[in-house]
Amino acid sequence: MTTVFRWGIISTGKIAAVFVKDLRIDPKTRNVDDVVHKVAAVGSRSLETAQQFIQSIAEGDPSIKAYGSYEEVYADKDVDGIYIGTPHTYHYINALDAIRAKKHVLCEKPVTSNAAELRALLAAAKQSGVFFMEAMWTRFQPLPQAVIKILETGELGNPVVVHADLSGDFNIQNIPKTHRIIDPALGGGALLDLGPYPLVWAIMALYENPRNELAAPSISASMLKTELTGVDANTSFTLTFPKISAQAILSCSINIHPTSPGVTIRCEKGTIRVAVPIYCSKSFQVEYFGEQGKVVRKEEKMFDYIGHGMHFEADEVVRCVRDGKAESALWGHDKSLLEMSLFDEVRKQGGYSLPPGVEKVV
Ligand SMILES: NC(=O)C1=CN([C@@H]2O[C@H](COP(=O)(O)OP(=O)(O)OC[C@H]3O[C@@H](n4cnc5c(N)ncnc54)[C@H](OP(=O)(O)O)[C@@H]3O)[C@@H](O)[C@H]2O)C=CC1
Ligand SMILES: O=C1OC[C@@H](O)[C@H](O)[C@H]1O
Repeated sequence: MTTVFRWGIISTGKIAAVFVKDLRIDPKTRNVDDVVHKVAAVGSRSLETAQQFIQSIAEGDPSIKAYGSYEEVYADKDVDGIYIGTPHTYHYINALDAIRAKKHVLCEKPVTSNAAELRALLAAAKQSGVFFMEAMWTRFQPLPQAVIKILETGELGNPVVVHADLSGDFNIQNIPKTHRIIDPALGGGALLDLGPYPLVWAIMALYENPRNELAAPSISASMLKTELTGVDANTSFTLTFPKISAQAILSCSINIHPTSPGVTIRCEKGTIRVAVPIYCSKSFQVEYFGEQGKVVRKEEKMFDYIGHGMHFEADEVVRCVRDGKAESALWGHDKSLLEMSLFDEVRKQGGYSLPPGVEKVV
């Protein structure tokens, strides 16, 4: 049976456009027959912007309602679930409003500004009886699933060290100080914007390892802040998982181009290298060791699919809602909570406080 899910889109920025384009791909062309996504409404702070967005991103589809406020989308009875693509520091209030209107929610990463905001949202979602998920799209793509499968076979032995980095040159010297990537009021900086991706690889390779029994790692972090606005331009953090004797060495930067491989998973009997961009990589290599760590076999795996890759997380939302689940088994509330708790600790160790009033729950 096919489930039709009616999405309300909150905001009209860059990533909302990518998400809407992926939703509009005919599911049959990607061999999906149990889920149909319908973009039912788009809400912006300006009606004209919402209308322009529908015109340019959705070919002016007359069935999509344009609203000049987010509240009207939450109130629309023809909307089943809300996608939130606003800047980080608005996620909490936007998600709370959607949840209180009893809508299911898929909220962009990082899911909130801190762990306290997320705890409040999870309590509200439970009270409203709605599904809630952070839009950690990487977790649902075919390549990471294949990497996890290889790790699970045990052929490479235990993972010992994970290196992961996500960097991007945002030309920070020449962009307005109000750009979300460097504005502290919008949660600017490398950690909150890019940090979720090296972290998701550490979570997949180490935290999810059955021997780890979902034990939270300890953390040691360092942040280098830009004089421009005081946000972190470069952040590194090491996670230690004592139960499995493994570490993840993670980093992110907003003032340098990425380098490949973006992720290296070093195991006792081999190494996995994941090509950039690590949030939607299309290829990885596996090296198998013989005696003395000598490489005896190499494999390269390539992936391709229609669209940008955000439809995988959207499918997950619909299937979970259809099956009456409050959270996803792949990227559940525990993982978002771990992420936000670790980021709180990184910011504490790195001396990065958001401006007063930005964090709505502390
Ligand atoms: N999953 C992924 O691959 C990606 C995720 N992201 C995440 O998505 C979120 C948005 O990023 P991105 O799309 O690049 O951001 P943009 O700046 O392009 O868009 C943000 C949108 O949010 C709305 N908005 C509401 N309040 C504000 C405000 N005070 N200042 C600016 N915009 C506001 C605006 O829409 P309107 O005017 O219509 O109300 C705006 O267009 C971030 O949290 C980011 O981490 C970003 C890029 C990639
Ligand atoms: O999620 C993201 O992935 C790609 C980056 O360029 C972007 O800034 C970030 O928000």
